[in-house]
Amino acid sequence: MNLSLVLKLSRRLIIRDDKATAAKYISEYIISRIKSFGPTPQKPFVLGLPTGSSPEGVYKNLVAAHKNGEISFRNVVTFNMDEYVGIPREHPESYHSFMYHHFFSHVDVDPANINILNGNAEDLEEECIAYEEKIKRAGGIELFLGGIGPDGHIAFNEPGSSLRSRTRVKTLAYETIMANSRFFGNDLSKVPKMALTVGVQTVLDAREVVIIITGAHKALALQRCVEQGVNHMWTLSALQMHPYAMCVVDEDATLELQVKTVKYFKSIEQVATSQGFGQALPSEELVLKKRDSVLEKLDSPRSPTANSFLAPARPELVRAITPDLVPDSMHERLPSPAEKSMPLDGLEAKEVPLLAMHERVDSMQA
Ligand SMILES: O=P(O)(O)OC[C@H]1O[C@](O)(CO)[C@@H](O)[C@@H]1O
Repeated sequence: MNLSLVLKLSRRLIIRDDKATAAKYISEYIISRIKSFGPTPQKPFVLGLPTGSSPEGVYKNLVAAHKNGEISFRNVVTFNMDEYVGIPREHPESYHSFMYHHFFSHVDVDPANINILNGNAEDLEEECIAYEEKIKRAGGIELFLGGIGPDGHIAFNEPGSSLRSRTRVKTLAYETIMANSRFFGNDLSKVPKMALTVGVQTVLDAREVVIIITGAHKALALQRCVEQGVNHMWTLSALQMHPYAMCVVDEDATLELQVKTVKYFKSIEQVATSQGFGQALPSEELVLKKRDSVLEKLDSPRSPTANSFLAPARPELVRAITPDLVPDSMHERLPSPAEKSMPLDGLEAKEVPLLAMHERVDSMQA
């Protein structure tokens, strides 16, 4: 049995002491994923990326690892989650500026491989359609790293967004505008009210999704998304439907979770580690290869299961065809008064004498 696959499916919440250790976990994870993928110019690693204060530590660590010669981004293609509409690309708070400042300017990523939505495109809808198409042509996103807002939104998919949504223009919720005002001198009037964002379905389409959630102000969102059902008012909750989704959080973000939830996720991580299993995702090629070999075995004439889906194992057990029902009227099915008085060959219902409990026991023993 491929245990790493089984563990990956269940181990979805990684809890670390603080923001720094959560960021360390994620950056090490991304590095190991890129390395084991072994990207080439023909088959690059496609990485989805977020902005915001939560992933800053991750970028810092990735840059440091690159500078130490530990990792190259030469054959990595990136797609950012979102971008504001209406502020110049050079604005210090645009997501373009953020990404170059924190990451792209410090690593060897090929500028031609960087994709960020253009919030100043003449035709914003066309820009969004083209973005989805570019993702598809790049072979789909292998790993989407994301952050969330305090209202549980993923990318800029605000509460009420369709869980099937794709890249589009989005009006930002008041809560998000408030949260982001800290980057605009706390002046609400300066915060963009619209953005371009990948959709929830765009994120769900990625082969793997990793979300960083830190701070007590995100605790309610985490609780809603982990302990409650899938709900468009907390769009992160859609990840419950993703086979390879993982949230890496700090202790503060777990404040609203039940103690047993926290213990459960901590214990399965401990057990997995003690058994020598990490988070390693099996490569897609390996999974396809295994599936092919299973199909080959099933189709082999020597296989005891060959054609078992087509032919019944025991032909004598083939179910008889249900005879046609003869339509009649309901009252005809009821027994006639004459039939009712017919003897039931000893099966007539007998009057059960009413006895107290002890009497019944006594009569059974007698
Ligand atoms: O990490 P922070 O600063 O809380 O910001 C997270 C924000 O960034 C985003 O990822 C937007 O890109 C949103 O999901 C969220 O609003």
